[in-house]
Amino acid sequence: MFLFRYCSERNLAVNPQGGNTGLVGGSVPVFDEIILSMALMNQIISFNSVSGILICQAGCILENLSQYLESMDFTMPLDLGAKGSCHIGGNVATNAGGLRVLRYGSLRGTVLGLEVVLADGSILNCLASLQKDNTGYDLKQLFIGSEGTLGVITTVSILCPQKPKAVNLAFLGCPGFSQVLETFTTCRGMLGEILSAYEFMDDKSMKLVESHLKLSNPVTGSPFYVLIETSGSNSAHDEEKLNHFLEQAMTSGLVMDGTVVTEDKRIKALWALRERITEALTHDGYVYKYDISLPVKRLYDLVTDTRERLGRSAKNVVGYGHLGDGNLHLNITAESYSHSLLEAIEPFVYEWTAQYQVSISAEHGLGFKKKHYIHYSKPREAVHLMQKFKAMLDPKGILNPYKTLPASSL
Ligand SMILES: O=C(O)CC[C@@H](O)C(=O)O
Ligand SMILES: [Zn+2]
Repeated sequence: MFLFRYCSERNLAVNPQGGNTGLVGGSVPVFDEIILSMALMNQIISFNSVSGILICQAGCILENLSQYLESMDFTMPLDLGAKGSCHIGGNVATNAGGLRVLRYGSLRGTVLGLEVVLADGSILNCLASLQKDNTGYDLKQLFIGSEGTLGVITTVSILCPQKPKAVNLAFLGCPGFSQVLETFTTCRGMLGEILSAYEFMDDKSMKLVESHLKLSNPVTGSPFYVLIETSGSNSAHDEEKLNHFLEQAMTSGLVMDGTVVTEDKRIKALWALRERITEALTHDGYVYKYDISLPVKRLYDLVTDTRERLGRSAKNVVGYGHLGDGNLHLNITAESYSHSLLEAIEPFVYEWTAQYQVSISAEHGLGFKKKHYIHYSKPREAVHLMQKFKAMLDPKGILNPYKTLPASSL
């Protein structure tokens, strides 16, 4: 690509930018980087309705891709709150997780191929449309989740599932976190192959959505809420299974109250209660954000311990997330940024998590904000090898500098 040859020759740094919806500062320049907007690379190149393989440019907006596929009875294997503005290229560059990982797995499995522009301007064509390919190293994996630090993704080939014919969404209130966990094991057992999402929210996060966004919670009065989605091919069969599960969950006291919806419009409205928590938080003040992978049994302990530690110095300490994937979103709000509050939170949160073998960035990446904490999740040798890859692929350090990795001591 001409631009990269030009920048490489002149030592100009480049900050690739998709929808700019990231939460760790990976898509924003730090000093004097040139912003490379991918927005005009927004063409769908092909879709094969037999294989379900979509090939498109990096700047396609996720929601546009979903709508395009839905008109052909297919769907994207990923969905997230920022779908209206995030780009597929950014999703792949950050290995974005979202709401469908439980059903379709991560992008590391569904992305079949990539075209990438390297720092010297050469084009690496790994744009396979094959589900099986064991010829040599799987180079595309290096770029998935590398946050634009090793190359710029320009085209994506992705395996898309058929659109489920029957979707149900249950919004339930649980009396405690242990019931949230037991409800999860029960529904995994009873719903089996039709379970497609299991999300949890605490009461405080729901209160923020109600007060700041004026959305109404149909099931008030519980300390925890769960969203359970089923996606299958036979509505009568799926409803029967869901009803059996709900009966069991209610009679055994796992669930206090709940509602089930099947119409598209009502499903979207219920999902909004979960998807728009991030937006509600931004209306609550300055937000300290943490995105942790933890053993599910300990998931909420981090929220309780942080709340107790911070006491009245924080405005709200809330926990919610992709429980089905063991992923907690811990968010702390304050009226405004306070350095002493930050010092009370960090490294406490990272040290707390280091007791378990966890990830300090489950799905948001490290970007600019979290790069110095990589050592809490990766051994020194691994970080060192990452720095070597970076030096090899981007010897001048012009690709999204100051992101993802701490400066190399090589
Ligand atoms: O704002 C957050 O902490 C989480 C954002 C996103 O990953 C979500 O699951 O809603
Ligand atoms: Zn998330």
